[in-house]
Amino acid sequence: MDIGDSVIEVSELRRRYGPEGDKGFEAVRGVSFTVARGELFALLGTNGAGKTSTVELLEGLARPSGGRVRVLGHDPFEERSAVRPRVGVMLQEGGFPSDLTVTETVRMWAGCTTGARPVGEALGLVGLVGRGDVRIKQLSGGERRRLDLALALLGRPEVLFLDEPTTGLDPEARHTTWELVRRLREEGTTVLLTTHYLEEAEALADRVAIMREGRIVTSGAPGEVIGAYPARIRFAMPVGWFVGDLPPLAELGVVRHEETGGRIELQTRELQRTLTGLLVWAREQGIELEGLDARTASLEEAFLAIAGAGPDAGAGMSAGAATAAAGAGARRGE
Ligand SMILES: Nc1ncnc2c1ncn2[C@@H]1O[C@H](COP(=O)(O)OP(=O)(O)OP(=O)(O)O)[C@@H](O)[C@H]1O
Repeated sequence: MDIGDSVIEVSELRRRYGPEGDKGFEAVRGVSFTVARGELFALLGTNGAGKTSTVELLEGLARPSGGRVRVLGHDPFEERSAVRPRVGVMLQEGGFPSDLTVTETVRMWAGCTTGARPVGEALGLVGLVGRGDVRIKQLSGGERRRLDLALALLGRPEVLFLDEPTTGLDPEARHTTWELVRRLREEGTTVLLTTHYLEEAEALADRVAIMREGRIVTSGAPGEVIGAYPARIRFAMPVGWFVGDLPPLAELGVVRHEETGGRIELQTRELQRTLTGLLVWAREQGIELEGLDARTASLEEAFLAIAGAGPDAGAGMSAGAATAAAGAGARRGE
C-alpha cells in the first residue's frame, strides 16, 4: 500500500442548488481535501453542513458547480463507467422494492455488479445470515441499514462511501459494523465516512474534517483535532476547604477554572503536570479530592466547541445537541 497515493482528491469544490443569487443555495462552498489509499476519512458536521451534498459529488451523482473531484484518478460524474465498478456506495436512504426478500434483493444487485460476492458471504459480513427469506418490508430499520452495507460491499470495492452507516443501529450492531469497517480498511479499502456519532469517528478514522455551513473548518487526525482543546480535571474539595486554598492555578498549568455546586473543574493543556501538582499538594495537606476525574478532551467536545457551544452543552451526545449548538462562529479557521 502506497499511502502517498491519493484515491480521492477534492479541490475548491462547490455545489449550488437552484439558480445564482438569492433564489439558489450554495451548500458546498470551496471544500478541499485528499484521501490516501487505505485511509479512513470521516466527514463530520452539524445537520445541513453539506456532508451529503459533498459525498454525492464524489459518488458522481451530480456535477459540481465549481472546483474539481477525482476518484481513482477519474472525474466520477463525467467518467462514471470508469469509477462506478470500483466503488461501493451506501446512501443515507437505500430504496429497495419492499416485496422482495433479502436474498432476492442481493441477487438482483449482484446481477448488476462485476465480480459480486456470493449472497451468503455478503449477508455473513453484516450479520444477516438467517434473514435471507425475510421480505424487505419486514426488516427492522437497523437490518435495512445492514442490508444497504452488504450491497455496498458486494463488488469488493476499492473505495467505499458510507453516508451515516450506523444510524438506527443498536449499540451491538454498531460495534459489529465498526469491526467490519476496520477489517475492510486493514485489507486496503479506502473509506469515506459521514457520521453524527463522534465516538464512531474517533474510533475508526485516520483523519476527520469538520464541516460547517458548506466549508471545512477543521481537519486532521482525531488526536490533532482533540489536542487543540484542553484536558479537564474535576473534583470536590473536602468540607472547610475552598478553591482559593489551592496553589496558584497558573503555576499548575491551569488555563481556566470553574466552580459549580462545590465541584471544581480545571482546564489544562498539560494534564500530567497539572494533575501531578494537584496530587502532590493534596498529599502535603493530607486531604482527599473527592470524585477526582481527569481526562483529555474528546472529539465530541472539540466538535461542540467548533460548532460554537461550550463542551458541556453536549455532554453525552453528539448530533442533536451539536445541531442545536451550531449558531455561533467556529473558533478555528480553515
Ligand atoms: N436538493 C436540494 N435543494 C436545495 N437545497 C438542498 C438540497 N439538498 C440539500 N439542500 C440543502 O443543502 C444544505 C446541506 O445539506 P446536506 O444534506 O448536504 O447536509 P448534511 O451535512 O449532509 O446534513 P445531515 O447531517 O442533516 O444529513 C442544507 O441546508 C440543505 O437544506
